[in-house]
Amino acid sequence: MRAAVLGAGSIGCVVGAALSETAEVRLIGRPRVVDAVREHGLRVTGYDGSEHRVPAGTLEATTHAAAAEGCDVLLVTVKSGATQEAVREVQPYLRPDTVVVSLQNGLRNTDRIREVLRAHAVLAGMVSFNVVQTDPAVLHRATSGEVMVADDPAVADLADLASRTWLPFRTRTDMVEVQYAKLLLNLMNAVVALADRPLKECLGERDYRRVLAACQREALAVFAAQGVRPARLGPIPAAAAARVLTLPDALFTRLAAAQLQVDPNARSSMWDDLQRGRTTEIEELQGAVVQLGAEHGVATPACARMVELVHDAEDAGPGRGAWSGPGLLAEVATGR
Ligand SMILES: NC(=O)C1=CN([C@@H]2O[C@H](COP(=O)(O)OP(=O)(O)OC[C@H]3O[C@@H](n4cnc5c(N)ncnc54)[C@H](OP(=O)(O)O)[C@@H]3O)[C@@H](O)[C@H]2O)C=CC1
Ligand SMILES: CC(C)(CO)C(=O)C(=O)O
Repeated sequence: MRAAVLGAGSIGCVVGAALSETAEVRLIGRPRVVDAVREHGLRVTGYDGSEHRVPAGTLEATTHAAAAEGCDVLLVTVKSGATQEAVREVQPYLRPDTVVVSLQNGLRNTDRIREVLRAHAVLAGMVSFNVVQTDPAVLHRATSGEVMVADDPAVADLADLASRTWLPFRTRTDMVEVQYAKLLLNLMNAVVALADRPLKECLGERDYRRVLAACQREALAVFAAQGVRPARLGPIPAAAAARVLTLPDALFTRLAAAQLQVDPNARSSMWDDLQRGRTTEIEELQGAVVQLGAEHGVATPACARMVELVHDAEDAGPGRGAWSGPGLLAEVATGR
């Protein structure tokens, strides 16, 4: 199998590195990463002490969209805002039967891809672990988690090849519900980004968790109005998570350990974006909750305030201030 990875960044490099064990992989990305991969190969470390190396030359890394030519599968791993431009660039090189899989966060990327690649099979995937790019070609999986893809004959070969690597893909028949459940988790991205602190520290402070819980409660109300029941991704059901988040620190930490392993390096992809002065995916996360809330007549003040604060942080650029837990909680005004 020949797989092209569109967006050689944190997720693209980790998934590409694993898949290169059983498939021919072509990474399409920017010069900063492409040059480093060509020179050094890839190194992927893990929260569990694991280390996987891909020697230079094992996989092709290029800035050229033409590398998508003849690929069986295209994995889309650019940030949401870059999706349509990126797929337009590779479109002329795709075979009609190339299957496209989005491994991005948010609810709207498969539709965005379909708008451009009308004739292709476009399927949803989901990555539930956090990746920190410690160097352009050195990636660290900083939390536990897995890759999920739609249970579809079009990606059966891909899932089979991935299952023989150190990063198996789990197939799911309920990818829509999985994406909604992931959105609930991703509401933490903005908290980490605004706090400018590691995920573990934010999860360890009840006020940051209360901010997340307020956003999750709104999202759950919106999803219910829409008739979607988020999938269960771990031992704690999605609907119970918001309650668990507001427990005292010691109790929460004990329960959370069963759900997720988080090392001190873990942050969020939105934190990466703010650090690098890039536009974030906030409109895909709290922004999507606000938009759906407006459609269904469900109030979403906490999510709306988080959207404003993240946009303020984007405008302020690197060097902006960091939000404390009590400060952020006062902003979203949950009072709980
Ligand atoms: N990072 C994480 O831990 C996780 C991320 N995700 C999701 O995965 C998706 C990817 O995130 P992540 O890996 O962090 O993103 P990154 O920004 O690390 O990687 C994307 C890369 O693609 C590049 N790129 C953008 N447009 C093009 C293009 N047209 N051609 C070639 N390269 C391009 C970007 O360059 P440039 O920025 O210079 O444009 C960037 O280097 C997002 O939706 C994110 O939410 C999901 C789970 C965890
Ligand atoms: C941290 C994680 C895994 C969940 O919020 C994520 O999806 C991200 O960083 O974008």
